[in-house]
Amino acid sequence: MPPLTSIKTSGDDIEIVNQLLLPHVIEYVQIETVEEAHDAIKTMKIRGAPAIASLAALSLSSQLSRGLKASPPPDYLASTDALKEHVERILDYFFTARPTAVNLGAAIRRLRATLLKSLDANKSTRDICQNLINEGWKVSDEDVGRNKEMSRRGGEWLRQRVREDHAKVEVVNVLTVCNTGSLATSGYGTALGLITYLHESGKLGTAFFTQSAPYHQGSRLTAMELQELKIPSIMICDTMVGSLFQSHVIHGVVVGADRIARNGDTANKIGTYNAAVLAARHNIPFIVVAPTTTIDLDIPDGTHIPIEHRPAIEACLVRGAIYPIQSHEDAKHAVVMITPPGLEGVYNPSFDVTPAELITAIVTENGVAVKNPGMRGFDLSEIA
Ligand SMILES: CSC[C@H]1O[C@H](OP(=O)(O)O)[C@H](O)[C@@H]1O
Repeated sequence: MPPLTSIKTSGDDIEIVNQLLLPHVIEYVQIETVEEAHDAIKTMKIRGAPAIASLAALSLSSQLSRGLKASPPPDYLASTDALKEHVERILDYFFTARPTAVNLGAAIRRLRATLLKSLDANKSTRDICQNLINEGWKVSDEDVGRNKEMSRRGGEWLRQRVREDHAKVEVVNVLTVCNTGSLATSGYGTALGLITYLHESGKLGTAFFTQSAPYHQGSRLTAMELQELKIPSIMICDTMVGSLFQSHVIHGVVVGADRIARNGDTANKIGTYNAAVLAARHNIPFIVVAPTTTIDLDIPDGTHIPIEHRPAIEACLVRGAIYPIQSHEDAKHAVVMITPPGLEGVYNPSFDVTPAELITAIVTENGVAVKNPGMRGFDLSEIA
């Protein structure tokens, strides 16, 4: 079976696989409106920094494309002022879906720039819509090629680094956190793309991955993708990273990112910082793999990255993140005593920030950045 895709399109129709149900149920749901797209992002039916940016962009393109074919035409086509107000309201609305991943914000800024540029050029409302439709499609279409390029660059860098550190090693063992494959992007993936590249090159030993509780991106999504790709893999619980490093030869830790600050501090799935501290303790290279749209040059360091805190209940359920809990019967699936509908006393940040000093290399489609000797931070200007 080919790798699952996060988003499927046919003309103006958009479907996403409901990732809350994977791997037990593969169910594609129609995304008919921007409201449904926003809900899918916020409730994590779709997740992954690049994938949520693609869905937001495609959803706007789909709505505007349908509007151009509608009869009578929608009110927002009556004037450029009406169209500007309509599009900017949608872009502002998408911005509220999830705060940490900057790719969504980058896509929104890109579409807003397309709108303003078209307005400045005195384009007709129909031409402005067509420009936005085209740009929205490009946001999604660019992702796969970009992922393959960064995966190749990162894979070759890691192979060279391993040759330097371990003279006779032919294949490398890596650990990854969360899910960064086709389900988190428009295809191929970022950190999981690098792992796929190594496997396709015959240079991968074993890919270890963490369960990534509480949403379980690892045990539910990465496990599924690695099995579909026939990549040798071993799952570990989040608490086992230190034991793994003590008992196995791991040549690199390879993770994705949701936002990278100007100095290289990186926000990624909760548990990434733990793995970085342990990798430093064991002298294991720690590599971040992400598209340039993940780099936020507007913030100097990781203290400025907003960290999303998810609903407490999501950290309390044995099964995926399906809720709300509406009865005591439902509550039997919870790992703690729940008094529906609410819950106090749970700390559930969805991301953490790994300081640049713990990161060995940052890989984008433009290249690989390493820190200058003696520097705690990165100069990302060459790869941003
Ligand atoms: C391609 S990187 C995706 C990035 O997004 C994930 O977070 P979430 O599943 O909550 O959207 C995780 O941080 C991954 O590294």
